[in-house]
Amino acid sequence: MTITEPQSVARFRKYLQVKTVHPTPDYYACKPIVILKLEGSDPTKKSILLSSHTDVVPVFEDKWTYDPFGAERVQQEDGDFKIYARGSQDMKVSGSCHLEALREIKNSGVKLLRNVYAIYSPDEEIGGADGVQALVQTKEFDELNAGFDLDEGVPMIMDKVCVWTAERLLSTVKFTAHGNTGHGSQFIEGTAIEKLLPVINGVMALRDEELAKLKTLKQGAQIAAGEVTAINLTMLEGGKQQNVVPATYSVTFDIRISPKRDAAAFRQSLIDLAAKNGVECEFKFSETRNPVTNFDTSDAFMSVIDRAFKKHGLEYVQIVCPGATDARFIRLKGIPAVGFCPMINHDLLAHDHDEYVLESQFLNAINVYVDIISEMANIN
Ligand SMILES: CSCC[C@H](NC=O)C(=O)O
Ligand SMILES: [Zn+2]
Ligand SMILES: [Zn+2]
Repeated sequence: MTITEPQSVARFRKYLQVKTVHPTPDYYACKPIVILKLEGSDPTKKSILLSSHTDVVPVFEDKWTYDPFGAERVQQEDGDFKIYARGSQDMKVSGSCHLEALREIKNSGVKLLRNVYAIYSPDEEIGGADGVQALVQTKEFDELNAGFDLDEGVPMIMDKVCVWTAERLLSTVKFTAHGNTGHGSQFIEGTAIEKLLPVINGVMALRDEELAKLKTLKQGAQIAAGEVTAINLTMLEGGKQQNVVPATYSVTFDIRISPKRDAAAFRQSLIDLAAKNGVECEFKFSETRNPVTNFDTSDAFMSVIDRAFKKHGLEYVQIVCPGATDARFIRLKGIPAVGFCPMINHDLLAHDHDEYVLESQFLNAINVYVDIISEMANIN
């Protein structure tokens, strides 16, 4: 086990110390968007993208054992080190692996065939409108002539890498009801909350159905989650004072529509439910297309991943990502995108307190990326 800190780890820690944390991320310290290029000998061939986001979610500082932006390197009993920081898993570890792998390849003096680009972008955690969604609409992005994208993944608790080839469609919905108001001591009829309750119950019934479906799937929730549509009531708003019947009441649901479902039809059923109860219905994200990348090992790019994982003793399973990542914007451009993090048997602490990465796993992941990038960029 290395005691002296490897330079790659020192650079990783420096990146973790940049406070790219919402709601006021310091993007200027790490630049709003960065695209690094490793030039290939035949730039006319389609390029390889290594995509990562630089922003991180907020912390509950008092719940952390170490400073979430200190990136402390803490030695464990077995000699390995934990690097503690917000974003260490989600997803500065991947961005750092991309960077270190490119550095290694460059320093080896080997010239690859295809161009490889590492893209560092902002705002993934808040929907990506000013990040990758905007980036893919530029001519600069088209000029990258991308043929394949390696995108976001998370360390796995189990002994298999999850390869995300699709994701659920983000479909936040807000229902708002208006009704009669008056003194809290009276039986006011036609109130906002009376209109809203059947809508809430209807959506919660859908939730029960999906949860029941999930429980019948055998693979376990971590793998199977993306097969069903997740629904959670996340905000309930209304009321100004205890003795005034509220004129307006609203409820927000975080909904993730599985690619196994027709998103447009699902949204229509919510619109109908709202209309039936005289309630307004507003979707926060308008996208209804949800492309899936086919992971087929007869495809040259996919087979590289398959071989590299085998070489490094990593079993993998192809699944639907339960959350939303920037890979969706790349897929919408018709570019195949797969998300993974080649780290297994590791705690999963994305968005959690005391997020950390094991140094040995970080160093190993760099080697996996060196192999994948070198082989992919040499496909003729
Ligand atoms: C409002 S966009 C949210 C994107 C986020 N992505 C990762 O956690 C997610 O909740 O899936
Ligand atoms: Zn992320
Ligand atoms: Zn995240």
